[in-house]
Amino acid sequence: MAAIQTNGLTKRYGESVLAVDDLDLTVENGEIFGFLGPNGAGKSTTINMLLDFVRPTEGTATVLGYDAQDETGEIRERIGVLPEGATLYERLTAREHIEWVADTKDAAIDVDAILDRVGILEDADRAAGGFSKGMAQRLGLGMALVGDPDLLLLDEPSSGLDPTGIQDMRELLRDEAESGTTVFFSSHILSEVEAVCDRVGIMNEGHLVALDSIENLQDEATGAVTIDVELATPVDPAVLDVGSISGVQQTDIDGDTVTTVCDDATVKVDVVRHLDDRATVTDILSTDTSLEELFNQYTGSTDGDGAVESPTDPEREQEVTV
Ligand SMILES: Nc1ncnc2c1ncn2[C@@H]1O[C@H](COP(=O)(O)OP(=O)(O)OP(=O)(O)O)[C@@H](O)[C@H]1O
Repeated sequence: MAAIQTNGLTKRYGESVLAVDDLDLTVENGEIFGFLGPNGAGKSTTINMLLDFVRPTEGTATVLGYDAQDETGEIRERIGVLPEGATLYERLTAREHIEWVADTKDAAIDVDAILDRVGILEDADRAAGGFSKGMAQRLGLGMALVGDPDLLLLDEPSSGLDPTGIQDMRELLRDEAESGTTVFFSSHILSEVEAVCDRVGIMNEGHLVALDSIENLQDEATGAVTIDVELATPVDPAVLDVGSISGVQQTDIDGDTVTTVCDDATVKVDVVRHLDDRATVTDILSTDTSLEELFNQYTGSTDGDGAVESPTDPEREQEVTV
């Protein structure tokens, strides 16, 4: 049984907005799955359909084997959720928020342990009305952890967190996955996804345009790649004759270093072999296609501006009602 399965999941808003179009997605048990996409791609709408906050126009979804529309009680008991724009109660303390979630889930909990895990134990007895966005986000994460859920569904979990908070959150997600929890989270922060995810799904305009491990996506990536090859001594460019290799777009020779732009990753091996036949290769430097470049390829974004956002970008900070 998959942790999440959607079949033809579709959501239309009115006549003109097709927020999610015919989504078939399977998230396996125990994986950390990153759900990526630019603004308006359909990530939150998908999560909201999984949580039955929004009803699909067509299609079905199961969460932990339960129907997302008909078995919401069973699902809520077993999952931890950090929704977009999590609502906190101004007068309730952090401790009371955790206790409140524990009551609704009928879960036995160690409140201090949870608040400690999310780094706000010192603020346990402060009213949430005075919390910063980062503290509110940490509390929201703590609320999601109540009851040791089998699945964590997190919408932009890094929103509002400072770099330390983001690092803490990464470690927490890894720990959760190690203890068997499936983690599904949406994000704009590509480095975060790259750092923790087993697989990613990239949404664009309501469509799932890529679904794989980051490694496999990098292997399949198209587009130019650059390789630097260092030689034992400088060699006459005419002797090296790198331009004769099929798939080489451009070559720059600076002393003993040959920098070559190739049509795709497969050409890199030809370049190294060719150079090693004509000179002594002492070092090779090649960089994989970054997730950011992959993201741009799949979403058609030319510079990533619409997709790569700073964790502290105020526009991406979550509206937390306190
Ligand atoms: N309640 C709604 N009524 C009308 N249109 C909506 C509604 N909610 C979402 N949409 C539209 O559906 C599309 C998908 O939005 P969604 O919020 O799911 O995207 P997202 O990938 O989560 O984006 P973001 O990263 O900006 O949160 C967008 O065009 C959005 O304007």
